[in-house]
Amino acid sequence: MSLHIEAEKGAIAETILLPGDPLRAKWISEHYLKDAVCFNTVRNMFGYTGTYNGKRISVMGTGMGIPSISIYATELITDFGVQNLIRVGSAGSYQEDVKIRDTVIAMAASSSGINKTRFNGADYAPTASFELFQKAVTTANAKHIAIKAGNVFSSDEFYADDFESYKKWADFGVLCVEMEAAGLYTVAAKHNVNALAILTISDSLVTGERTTAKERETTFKEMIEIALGLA
Ligand SMILES: O=P(O)(O)O[C@H]1O[C@H](CO)[C@@H](O)[C@H]1O
Ligand SMILES: O=c1cc[nH]c(=O)[nH]1
Repeated sequence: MSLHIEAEKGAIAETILLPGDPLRAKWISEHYLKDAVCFNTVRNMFGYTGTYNGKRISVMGTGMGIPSISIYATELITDFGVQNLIRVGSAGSYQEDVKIRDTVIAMAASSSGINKTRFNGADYAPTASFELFQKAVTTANAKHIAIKAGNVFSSDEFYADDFESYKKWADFGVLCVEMEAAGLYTVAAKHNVNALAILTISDSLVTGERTTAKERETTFKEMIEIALGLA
């Protein structure tokens, strides 16, 4: 048991899927896991452990933003021995050729806030686990799922004061925006474990298209199937 996770020792698998939305965690558990058992309800941040294709795997919500995912990732690693942390999240596209429902794997994650403080104003470059990245690409290819991979922006705000500010990131090749990957990659690096963020495009800042809240909670099948293949 840790401060924010009530699970018993051993109740969480070495590999965990981490959606921001705890209801997406519940949905993934109900639709993909066999013999799933709920290990956390603290703050309604639902977490489950079951099996997928005979392999033990967990799934749990992280909440929104770097501070929230950093709390859960730290406790999962230090109190429960989790080794592979795989974010499965939604993201907003910054590029014309990154379209709604596309799957994006974050090779690196830029950020605006917490790492500047952590590294005394210098720029740390949070990067994906090469091992998980390579495995995810292999899994996607085997399942004939098209992916895009590159730099993403882990923003500290969902509603930017200046909407046009995204264009600067877009000009430098950043594929999309979400709010957690940079925090997850940094915490994983500190504790020498593996992390990867697989994202589905739910909105486009370029075209203004968006998916519904229900779709964000319950779909994104391709991203989830790649992530489950990493167990
Ligand atoms: O769909 P999730 O995983 O929550 O991810 C994205 O959605 C939230 C904003 O709506 C932020 O957490 C962002 O990173
Ligand atoms: O536009 C978006 C969509 C999902 N998540 C974000 O952080 N931004």
